Amino acid sequence: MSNLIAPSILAADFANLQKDIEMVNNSEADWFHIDIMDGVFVPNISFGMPVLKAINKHATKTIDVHLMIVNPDQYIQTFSDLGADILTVHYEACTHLHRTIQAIKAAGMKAGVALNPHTPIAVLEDIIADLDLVCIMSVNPGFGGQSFIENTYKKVSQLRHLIEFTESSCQIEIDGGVTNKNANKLIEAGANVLVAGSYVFGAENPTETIADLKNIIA
Ligand SMILES: O=C(CO)[C@@H](O)[C@H](O)COP(=O)(O)O
Ligand SMILES: [Fe+2]
Repeated sequence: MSNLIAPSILAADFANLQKDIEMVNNSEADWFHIDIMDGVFVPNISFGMPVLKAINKHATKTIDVHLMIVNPDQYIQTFSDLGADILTVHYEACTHLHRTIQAIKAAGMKAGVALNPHTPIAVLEDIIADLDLVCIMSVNPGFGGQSFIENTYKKVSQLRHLIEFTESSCQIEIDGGVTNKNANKLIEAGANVLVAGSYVFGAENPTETIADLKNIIA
């Protein structure tokens, strides 16, 4: 499984979104990471369907949508229609997670589950075989630019063991506070997709920063 970088568009310049999308298109980045926040599941509102539609018009790489919303089931078909390739829902937001995962796949997308920092890996035991991706939150969801939570490394290796034990082909994504300081250690612990928002878009040269991260995780 190759190691991937997914720049988080939450940290892009929304007044120059097309420019930032083209930057990612022309960089060594692998995916677009799109954070959808509803102001209920998390204490912040990011953006919604019209913005995703606009992103999809220009993006030439995989669109990885991270839903931080309650009742995600009601929007599954809409996100598929808007061009999401991977749809990740929060474990903490889904009462019938197995049903939600099957619905995402039935709508033609890859299915992911995100875990808040306080949610143990063990809750995934009976769903891991159905998942294409697990997103381990390394910050509390809701905002970009927060500090990385060190306990994440332990969770990554626990998840890597669970995946090996169940012979699943699930990808492990890390989301929040990723920089050149923790990227290598995360890959060594067993992660293979790193989301990076403010570290990429806050850099003087985002294209070079993406290339550096790719180099570190190669
Ligand atoms: O889902 C989230 C935050 O809730 C993330 O995807 C952030 O957008 C990552 O931003 P940085 O921590 O890399 O600035
Ligand atoms: Fe995210």
